[in-house]
Amino acid sequence: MPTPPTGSNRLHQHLIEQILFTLRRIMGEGVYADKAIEQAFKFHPKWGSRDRRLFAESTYDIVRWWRMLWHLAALPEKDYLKPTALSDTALWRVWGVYWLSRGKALPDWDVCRGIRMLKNPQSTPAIEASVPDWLYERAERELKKDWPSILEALNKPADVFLRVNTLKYKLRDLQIKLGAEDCDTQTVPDVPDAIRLIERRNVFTSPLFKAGYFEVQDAASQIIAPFVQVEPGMRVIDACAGAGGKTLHLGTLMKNKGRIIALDVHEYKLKELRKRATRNGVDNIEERVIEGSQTIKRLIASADRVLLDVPCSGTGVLRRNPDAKWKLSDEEIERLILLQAEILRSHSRMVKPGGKLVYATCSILPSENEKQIKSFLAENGGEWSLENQIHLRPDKQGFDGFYAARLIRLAPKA
Ligand SMILES: C[S@@+](CC[C@H](N)C(=O)[O-])C[C@H]1O[C@@H](n2cnc3c(N)ncnc32)[C@H](O)[C@@H]1O
Repeated sequence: MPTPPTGSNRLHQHLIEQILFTLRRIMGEGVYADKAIEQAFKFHPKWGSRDRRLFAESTYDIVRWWRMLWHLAALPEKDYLKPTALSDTALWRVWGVYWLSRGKALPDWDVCRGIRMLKNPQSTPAIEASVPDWLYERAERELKKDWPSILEALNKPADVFLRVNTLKYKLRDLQIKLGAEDCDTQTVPDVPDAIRLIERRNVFTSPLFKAGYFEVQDAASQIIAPFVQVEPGMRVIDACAGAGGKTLHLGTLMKNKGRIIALDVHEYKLKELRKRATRNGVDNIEERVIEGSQTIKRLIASADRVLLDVPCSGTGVLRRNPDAKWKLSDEEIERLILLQAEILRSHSRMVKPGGKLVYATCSILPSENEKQIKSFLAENGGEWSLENQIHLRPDKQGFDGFYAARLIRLAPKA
């Protein structure tokens, strides 16, 4: 069930109308939830912190619990993902039952008249956990007895973690400076550069962020770069670098010594990486757009370490991106599995003999994780050996769900 609200006694109809408008953009037009919320904030610069918090919390919570709320509002089950079913009346009913489910009384506005929650709702486990049937069935098939507790954890809002940029600052000093900005934090056992915010807040406006002293990065994601075992002076390829969350961390661990080649098929992501690298003071990264197989061929057997942070279902980060479960499909996961296998086959060739490859996903599904590595080793067993693999689970560590495997490319026998 949705989490209790933080401080909200007087409701303004205008604010709730903006929540409904944003829900229609997310659930009906496919806009990413974080983007839609950011755009609403830009459009309403006068909202105070209480309104912003109520707006963001309610929007995320309603998206997370969408299917269950739709059901409790007694709307037709088959329509819960149909954009054309998002009438004003349906949206008010969804919001109304959300509000009631939090133990709140509905305001006496005309639009709320007659809204009530279904009594004794006939339901299914997928409806109760607010996930699509296909995802429930797939995850149950793949994860078996582990699925219920993973699912429960995936339905809770995620904590905010920062990674201190150790090139510029010390973790303890950052905690003190943030504390002076009224932002209390705690350290995270076994994740040395991470701190957790005690209360969620927007840290992107902090001068400390603008000065490059920290990045916002989940603790599970912070475990991946150290797992690559880089050292200063190495030649490293981050082959699915995106906007560089892990590239920046690799550069920091390498103390700016050696070289990182950051590859991606999307130039706009690498441009964002460049901006972030400048802010972070990481200056050993070279970005290259993958324009075809030639880009990879030129780098064959050239790297001490290759990181493949492959495109995946993102089922490990549903706490953070609850809208993803409504946009994903079984077919899309099958397409991603083929792409991951292809990336493994092709991009692994960039590792030198004796070098190491890390394959990582933010998925909880074995078909994207250990099964991919198993088939890769079955095809290339003589050339590679599995050194270690880790599963990070939202229900175990309390971080996002991540998987990583580290393989060694064996030197050819003389
Ligand atoms: C999980 S995201 C990477 C996230 C990034 N490493 C980070 O830490 O912020 C996967 C990335 O793979 C990229 N990608 C998709 N197809 C690819 C391919 N064939 N080769 C390399 N990268 C690819 C996507 O554009 C996306 O940026």
